Amino acid sequence: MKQPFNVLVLDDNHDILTASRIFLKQHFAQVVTLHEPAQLQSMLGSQPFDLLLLDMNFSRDTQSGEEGLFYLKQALKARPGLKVVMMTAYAALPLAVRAMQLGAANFIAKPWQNEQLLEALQQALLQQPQPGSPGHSGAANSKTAAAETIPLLGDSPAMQQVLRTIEKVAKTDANVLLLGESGTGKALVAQAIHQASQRAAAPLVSVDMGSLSSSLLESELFGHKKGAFTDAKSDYAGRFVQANGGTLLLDELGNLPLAQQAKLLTALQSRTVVPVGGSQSVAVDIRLVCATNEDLYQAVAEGAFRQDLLYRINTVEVVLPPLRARKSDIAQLLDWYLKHYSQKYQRDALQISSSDKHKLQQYDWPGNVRQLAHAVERAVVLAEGSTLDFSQLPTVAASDSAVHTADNDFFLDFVEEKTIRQALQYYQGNVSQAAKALGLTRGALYRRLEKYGL
Ligand SMILES: Nc1ncnc2c1ncn2[C@@H]1O[C@H](COP(=O)(O)OP(=O)(O)OP(=O)(O)O)[C@@H](O)[C@H]1O
Repeated sequence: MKQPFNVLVLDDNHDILTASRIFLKQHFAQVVTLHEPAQLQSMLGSQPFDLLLLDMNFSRDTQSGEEGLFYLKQALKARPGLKVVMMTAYAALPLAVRAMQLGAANFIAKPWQNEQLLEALQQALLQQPQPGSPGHSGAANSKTAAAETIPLLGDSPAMQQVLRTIEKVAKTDANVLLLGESGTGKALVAQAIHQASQRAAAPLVSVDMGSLSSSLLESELFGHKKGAFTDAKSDYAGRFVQANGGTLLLDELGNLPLAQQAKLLTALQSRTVVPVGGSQSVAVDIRLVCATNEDLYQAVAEGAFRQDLLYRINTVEVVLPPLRARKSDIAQLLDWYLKHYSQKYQRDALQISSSDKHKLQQYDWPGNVRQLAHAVERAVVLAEGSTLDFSQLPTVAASDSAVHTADNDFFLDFVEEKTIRQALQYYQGNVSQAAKALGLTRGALYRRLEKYGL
């Protein structure tokens, strides 16, 4: 059965293009080949590609791979979140490392066996983008978030209040604005609202607004008609239409440029969208949830965010408190994630020492629940005995109960390097396995290997 992904192959060699098209068409929904790298950007703008297979060298007299790296950067800028697999006839690790550092998802040396190519592409598609990495987006790959099964935990009064609000708001179609620091659970709350609503059977489509370039924004959100711009080869239904009947989560809304805010406001007011290049408006029935870790009120005061848009989206506002403000939730979160990851990695009878537990409850968790979940996952993966080792966290490693400040970044680097060394040792130098265990993409691990000279 064909996989539902659209693949673009860019190479200056016609034989490679023909061979890859014939082979990949058997496995993927759509395969488009491109001979001219100058057309890459417009091609990416015209269709929602999931995967780019990109040659490293376009001029026959160079083996440096610089051109490939240039087009890699261009592709990720045009389509953040795109999975890019680099191919080169001059397989060289340093080049692979550089490509991964720049956000490539995988690497394959020419000439390849068809099966190797397929495996490289499938591995790339399975990769989760790292927050903050060049390939991270969630925008172009807007996803239905219903697959997550993590419950929204928290017995603290602050979280109980949040849960009560969610329960009430879920039954209505009111617009919801989720505010809170990164990692506090805004996406999880959006999911909980969707799942508890009448719209649960329809999709929850999430769009990372911060990573959409202004040229792509309109087409991505509202869709486009075939021929609307160069290389718009087919009609494209935007995210509003994809979310029809369900919930649309506009994430990182605070990063939206003013010009785009006006267009978004118009769509929200009319509840219709006009695809780029189209003349007819299309009615959409969505519940809108917006999320941001920016202070939108401050942004309004500074003229960076439209007040009318803020009032349109904030019918109900939910503020997710940082974990340091609800430390009584930490014990429950530690227990749940310990069980969750013990099952996932099939590790029985693991426990957290009572002194570590105490320190973890005092810790400020600057990365909030996401950081806590990652810390437990790492500790489970790297556990040697039955008691978890949290020495990668400064609060546990240090004799006093340290908190994260700019001053101990150096110390964090130290423990990060130590953890990476341990993981590589444990997996006998296998970078893919070590990266998986550390919760990093291979690209992110390569970046750190370079940083620490490992
Ligand atoms: N209350 C919670 N209970 C259980 N897990 C949680 C909770 N809040 C957050 N998490 C965990 O933390 C991770 C990060 O949460 P989420 O992505 O919802 O945060 P966010 O506020 O949207 O972050 P960002 O602003 O960086 O996108 C989730 O994958 C989930 O595992």
